[in-house]
Amino acid sequence: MRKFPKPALAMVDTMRSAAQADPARSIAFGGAPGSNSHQATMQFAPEALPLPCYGFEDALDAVKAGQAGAAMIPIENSQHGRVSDIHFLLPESGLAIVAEHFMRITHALMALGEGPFEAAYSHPQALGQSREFLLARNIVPMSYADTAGAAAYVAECKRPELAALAPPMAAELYGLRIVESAVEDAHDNTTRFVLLAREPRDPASLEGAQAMTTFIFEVKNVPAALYKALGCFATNGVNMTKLESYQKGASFAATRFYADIEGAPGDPRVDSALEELAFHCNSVRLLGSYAQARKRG
Ligand SMILES: O=C(O)C(=O)C[C@]1(C(=O)O)C=C[C@@H](O)C=C1
Repeated sequence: MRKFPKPALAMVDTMRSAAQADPARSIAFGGAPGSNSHQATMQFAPEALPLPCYGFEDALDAVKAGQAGAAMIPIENSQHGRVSDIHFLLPESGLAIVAEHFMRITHALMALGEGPFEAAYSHPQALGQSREFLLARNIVPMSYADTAGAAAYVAECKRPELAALAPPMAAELYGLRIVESAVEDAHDNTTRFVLLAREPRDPASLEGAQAMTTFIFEVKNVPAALYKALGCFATNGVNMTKLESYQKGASFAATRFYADIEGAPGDPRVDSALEELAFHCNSVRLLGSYAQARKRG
């Protein structure tokens, strides 16, 4: 059931009412109160009204419907890689990336009991980021919609043999005990979030700032198409900081690429690289230009 567990409901209702009263100030996020996305929202915009949504797609829908001014969505993690759904949801959403935010992620093992634990519930990303920790303790990873929701669920179940992996704040919110802190396998574990809005940022407003541009492209299905597409950035001296491929449909003949570059349209090097890219592609779609939150390279 796509519904927050009972211990989260009162908080969710209060936050929803506040956001409803001032949607423009509200930022939607996926997860129950206390999730990493919630904390990233508060770090990025302390004055915003965070709007909890069950999943990432619900957060995007809230922006599309005008219930929130923007959505804070995790896009990739330093250790566990791509937050998979986002690559399909983002281009289809019609929303634009207007900012990025990096957050150091730490997970705590929390429960009502003291252990040993049969299973730990959490978001698949958090389970993947703590894989070695769980394996070493023979704890079965159980997938849940988000980390804080998993903590609320464990509190609701009242079964001492179950635990959750969630931000420490979730233990306080849902009345669980922290059994072990900082259980992520890498202690520089970091997630990159993007802020999505209905209207893109005008690249001209980024003049003087170190900007990033994100886009999706589909190369023509001919030999060396990707080589030629990437050559556009090489010859124009544009730095590409991310390139990921994913399949479009089940034909396995059409590959889409998701890319981040430094710079924004209006910069003559970026303009000519994108113009040349279009020549080698079936489609190129800009997802947004925004200020860099962390220096690349
Ligand atoms: O469940 C949460 O707490 C989330 O905000 C989701 C999410 C993710 O999907 O990447 C956010 C940051 C962490 O990497 C772990 C989980």
